[in-house]
This record gives sequence, C-alpha cells and structure tokens, in this order.
Amino acid sequence: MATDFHRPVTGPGTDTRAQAGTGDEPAAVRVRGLSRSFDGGEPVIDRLELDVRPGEFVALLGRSGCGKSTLLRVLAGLDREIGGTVLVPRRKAVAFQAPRLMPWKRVWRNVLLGLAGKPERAVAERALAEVGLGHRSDAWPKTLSGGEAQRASLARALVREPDLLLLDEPFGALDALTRVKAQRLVGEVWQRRGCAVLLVTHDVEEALLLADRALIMDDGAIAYATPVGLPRPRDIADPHFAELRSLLLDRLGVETPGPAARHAAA
Ligand SMILES: Nc1ncnc2c1ncn2[C@@H]1O[C@H](COP(=O)(O)OP(=O)(O)OP(=O)(O)O)[C@@H](O)[C@H]1O
Repeated sequence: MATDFHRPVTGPGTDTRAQAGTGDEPAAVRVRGLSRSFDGGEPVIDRLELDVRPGEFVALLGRSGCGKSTLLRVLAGLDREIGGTVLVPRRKAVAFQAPRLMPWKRVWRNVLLGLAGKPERAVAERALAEVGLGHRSDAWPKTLSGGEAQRASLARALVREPDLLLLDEPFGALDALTRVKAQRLVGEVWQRRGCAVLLVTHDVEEALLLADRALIMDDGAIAYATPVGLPRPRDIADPHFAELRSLLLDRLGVETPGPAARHAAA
C-alpha cells in the first residue's frame, strides 16, 4: 500500500533499497539519508532524516540559508540532484512566498494552470471560494492585493487535492493583519482537508499557532524537534505557548529576556 501511495524522488547514485520494508507506520513523507550540495561544495543538506505522518502539520524553522527551501524543493520533486531516499505522496502541491501568478491569465485560469486533463472552470471556482476569493475569479492578477494573490496561490495548490501541502514562507510578504488572516485560513483548510502540511517559516509564533510539531534545521539536518501539543485554537497568551516560544527562540540562537527581565520591563 505504501508503494501505491508514494512516489520515490531519487537522484543519481541513490540507494533506493531503503524503500523496501516499509511495513512500519504509514508516513506522508519519509526521508532517509538525504544529501544535497551545489557545485561540488559543502552539503547544504547532509544525511537528513524526516518523517511526516499523514494529516500532520509540521513547521520547519531555521536560520536563513540553512537549507529549508532546498528541502522543500526536493520534497516537491523540483530538485532531483540528490543522494538518499525521499518518499512523498503522488498528490502534492507547493505554494511559495511569491504567488507566481501568470499576469496574462485571469485568476481562475491561473488556478487551473498545469493541472492534467481539461479541468472545468467550476473546479477553480470551488477552490477560490474555499479561500474566500470566489468574487475575484475573473480578475487579472495585477489587480489583486498581496493577500488575495497569496490566496489565489493557495487555491492553485488546493485544486491538486494534495495529500501533502508544501508551503514556503507563504505569509512572508504580507502585512501583519493580512498575515494573521492568511494563517487562520491555512489552519482551517488543513483541518477541513486533512492533508499533511510542511510549512517553512521564520516566524516562531506562526509555527506554534499552526503546527502539531516544530522542527529546527541546522547543519544540513533536523537538529531539533518538539511536539506543540497545545489545544486549538491556540492562544499566544497561554503560558505554555510562551514557554515553547522561548524554547524555540533559544534553540534558534535568538536571545529572549528571562522571566526577571520580563517582569522588570512590565
Ligand atoms: N540552485 C542553487 N545553486 C547554488 N546554491 C544554492 C542553490 N539553491 C540554494 N543554494 C544555497 O543553499 C543554501 C541553502 O539555501 P536555501 O534557500 O535552502 O536556504 P533557506 O534555509 O531556505 O534560507 P532562507 O530562510 O533565507 O530562505 C544557501 O547557501 C544557498 O545559497
């Protein structure tokens, strides 16, 4: 069953024998010994191991340049120059920080772009309605706000009915209020769809608001992982939320004021 669900992404010289014996827990993502370097340099990804459960929401944090986007591109099947084994679902979709809409196609046509067969406009309309953009279906991309363009990009991912949704800093360019709305939308879509999500983000609060598990990437591998385990909807005022935030910021090497300093500042 696992081989039916998964399609291996393999690179030259990859040992695919690790795919055999997948009788353990089902996984939406199974990465074993993944390595990637560029132009013969030091590996950006170095023997990385990762499992994501079906339906699990995982946030991936890490300093700039540590290889998060590279990992996401590999999982999306956009980069196959790899060593190691990567198993991902056949149905997967990716949304990037820049919405990447084709300016010469109306929004609904952008949503259907690259889909196999001849999908009906209604398919795009449904996805646009799901992200609250049904009324902009006929619009040209240049007339959309940043938040609307990002929602169109999400709709384009959703029409693929993904079992795995890969999000690369999708809210990075949005203003604070639009960002909060977009985060909420992704949380709702995830709960409704039940797909696994891997969200690359720089924002620890965003990770804690949305994810079941937060990972920190460093030295080319997953250096730290913690279950979030807080009830939903999440409350940033919850002391456990604050504890996890401090823990993750600490692991990321960002200094946070200790309890005494926070008290003095209050
Ligand atoms: N196509 C490429 N050719 C050469 N080097 C690359 C290429 N893609 C990525 N790199 C290098 O790999 C490293 C990791 O890049 P990547 O974009 O994965 O980091 P990141 O963690 O996503 O960073 P950020 O948080 O700043 O987006 C960087 O040093 C980058 O310069």
